[in-house]
Amino acid sequence: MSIDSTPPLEQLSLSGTVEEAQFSRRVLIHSILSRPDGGAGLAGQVVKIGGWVKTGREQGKGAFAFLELNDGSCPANLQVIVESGVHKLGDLVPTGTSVYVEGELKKPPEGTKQKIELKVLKVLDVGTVDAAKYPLPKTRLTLEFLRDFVHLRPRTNTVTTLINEAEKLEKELKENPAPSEADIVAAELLVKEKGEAVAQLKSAKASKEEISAAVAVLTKAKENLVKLQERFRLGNRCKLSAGIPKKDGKIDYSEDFFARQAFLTVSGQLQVETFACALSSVYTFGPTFRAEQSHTSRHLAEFWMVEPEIAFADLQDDMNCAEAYVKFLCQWLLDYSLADMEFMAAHIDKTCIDRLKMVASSNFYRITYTEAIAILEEVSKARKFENKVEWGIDLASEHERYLTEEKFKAPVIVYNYPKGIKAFYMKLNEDKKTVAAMDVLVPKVGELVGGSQREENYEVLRARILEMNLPLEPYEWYLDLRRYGTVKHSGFGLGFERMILFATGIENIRDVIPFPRYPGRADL
Ligand SMILES: NC(=O)C[C@H](N)C(=O)O
Repeated sequence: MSIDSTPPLEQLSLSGTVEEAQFSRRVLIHSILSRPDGGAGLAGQVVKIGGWVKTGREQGKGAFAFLELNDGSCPANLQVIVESGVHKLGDLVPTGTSVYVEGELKKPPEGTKQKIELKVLKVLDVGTVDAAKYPLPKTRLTLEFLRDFVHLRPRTNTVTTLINEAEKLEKELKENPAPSEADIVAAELLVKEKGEAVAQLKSAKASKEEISAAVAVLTKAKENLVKLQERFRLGNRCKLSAGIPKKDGKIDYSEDFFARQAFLTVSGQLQVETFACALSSVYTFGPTFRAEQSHTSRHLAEFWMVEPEIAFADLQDDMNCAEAYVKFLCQWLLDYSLADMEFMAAHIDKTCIDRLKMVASSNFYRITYTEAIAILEEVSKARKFENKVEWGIDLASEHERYLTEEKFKAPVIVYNYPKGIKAFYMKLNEDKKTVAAMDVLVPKVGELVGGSQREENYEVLRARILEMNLPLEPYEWYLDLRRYGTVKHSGFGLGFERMILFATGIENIRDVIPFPRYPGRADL
């Protein structure tokens, strides 16, 4: 589930720093340590690294600190050395502390295990930890114990590795589904054919080289057949087990099944933040539910949302990532699904291909909410909107469509919204009136993406929860992410069905999901 938003080191301009990289200018530890030389060849490069301290110690009578730093990109840690003149060392060494640093990769002294280490030149950011309170001690922890800290367990190697493995397997299942019987028959025929070719060559007393070349081909065909048979067996076993009923055949639907009231989620964001605050850059993709009384062609009570969450990223990085992602999706459809798009253009909406091309190639306009309101106020002197325009309103669909379809005729990112209309977790701006939120608006559907920089400051977040009359208790785990090794982080959600709506030109969102749920309809 991790997204590697950091380009491989080789692709970065390494004149010294990695300023040219588009969003996150961080380098993942994996991209250093997984090189065949263990990273030794990178000695001399200056890079930015962000991660969480696994273990830290001060040495040389407080002259420097050694940190074993992990960013979730691989189980291995990078050894980081900080001299006392660079930063207060005591703040850096507790387990769980987050650090974002710029430093020079160096060859460690002879005789050490590591092939490369980082000497810190500048500490860019630190999220401290009160060592006495951090719930994950340095000792080996049982999985049972960690189950009580699901929001912090992504910071353990076991959980990180499990998630990475699950992601690889999921990809494998999608890209290489179990072979069909026809695949097996074809492979059997190939073995037969190649076997006959060998026999023929032998009886014709062909040269040794010719025979051994044919035998090699036969061996390959046989190996392939065995692999297919094995995968076929496994694939079928999976399919069968999915249909086996539970032992007693019953499911408890009573209210206290979870021993408390439980809800369907409106977003995976708060949960995915726990992973971003351990694996750095991640995403989640799943169903989300909103019981809004919105009888419109753009709302569903169940919709699927892609939600990236990026550590060490601010609102600018977030907007850059969202813009690049939307453009990527449009270009992907043009490159790999043009026949489907041509079908849509012929039957549904003749402008859909042009719209994709326009979005894929344009720079999105970026305006603040305050600027957007000024534009809308100005235009509402000459035309009537159904919904009143004034600072503090939530933009209505007609406003969003005016901005993208008439004013700019291109995608627009509106950012810095009034705090009163946005969620408690969004980062409060210095003006104390607005929050670092952004929406990507596109022609045809209006809001396609909504996101924000998250409030990473413990005190401010706590105050915001209280200010919005929310109870603290259910958010204690969320506050823990800010108590222990907090980092600047941002993310967004892209409504998957809205993306399909936008791409295809279908009029009603209820037609782009297999089983639409909306007010009055929850069954098939
Ligand atoms: N992941 C996100 O930022 C999406 C946001 N939580 C929303 O529901 O709009």
